[in-house]
Amino acid sequence: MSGQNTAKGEIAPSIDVTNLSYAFPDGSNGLKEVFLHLPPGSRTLLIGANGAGKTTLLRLLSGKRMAPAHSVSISGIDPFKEGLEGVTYLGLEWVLNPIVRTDIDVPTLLASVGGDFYKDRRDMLVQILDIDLEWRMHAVSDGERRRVQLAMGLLRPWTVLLLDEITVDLDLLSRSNFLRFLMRETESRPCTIVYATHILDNLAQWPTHLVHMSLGRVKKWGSVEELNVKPDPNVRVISGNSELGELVLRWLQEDLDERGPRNGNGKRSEGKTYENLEGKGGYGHEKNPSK
Ligand SMILES: Nc1ncnc2c1ncn2[C@@H]1O[C@H](COP(=O)(O)OP(=O)(O)OP(=O)(O)O)[C@@H](O)[C@H]1O
Repeated sequence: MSGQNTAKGEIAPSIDVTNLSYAFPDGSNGLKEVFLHLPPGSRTLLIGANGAGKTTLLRLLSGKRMAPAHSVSISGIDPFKEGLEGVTYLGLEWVLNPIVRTDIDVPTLLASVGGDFYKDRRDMLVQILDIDLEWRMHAVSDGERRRVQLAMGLLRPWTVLLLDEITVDLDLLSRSNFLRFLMRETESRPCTIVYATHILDNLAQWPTHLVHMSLGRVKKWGSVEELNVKPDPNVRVISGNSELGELVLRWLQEDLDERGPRNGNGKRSEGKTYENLEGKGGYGHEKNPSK
């Protein structure tokens, strides 16, 4: 993590989470007793099955949802109370912003987020993300649109980047270049990244830390060295995945085994079947339309 300190003596932010529990407004459990310490300059992958709580955690870290007092701190500051200047969260709402579907050109869009001020970063991002400055945004492909969005989102020199899987539309080479760019960022200036993803292509050497989430809890976390990302000799490798990929497959399988099927007789399934839901008035169709 060579970028954690710079010549100017600036230190990259650390991210600390202390006994964070969170319930959604409807009362359902979002997160339960989460503890984490992600050091300055780290690149963390958030790993977990659909619904594990990754987005919930990222939104709490970004200050978009209010965490209980003293449970989230970024370089000692509560992001919800003090609104950290350098925290960038790129997630679903950001992806769905309608402006990037209108008949507008790329230079205007980039200028609207500070492109004329950060000219060097703008030009670098245009080159790395292979953006054509003549594109008009109503007439580009999904992946091309996403590349422009990424350039917009990354343009200001953030110090904490929270990424909620937003690279699904990128082709393999664009994603690889993008990940390499993020790695260089943490190595060349003081910044810290947390990235929730299901896609592990090109990520084998990328993370410094892993966080394994399941059912709103953090099951394991630590540096890749501590977590010893090595093949398990008892597991027959059939996927052709990297060691990281194999570890994640094992984690997700363990989670599924512990949880049981959602609508079967597993511990957590709470007997959710079509018949039960129908009995609770969960479906609108008539039971016996002839009566
Ligand atoms: N606003 C909400 N109100 C109630 N429950 C919610 C709300 N948002 C999410 N949940 C539930 O919280 C759990 C965690 O959701 P979250 O979006 O954090 O998961 P995730 O790990 O990001 O999943 P994915 O990989 O599918 O993006 C899920 O079971 C989801 O149904």
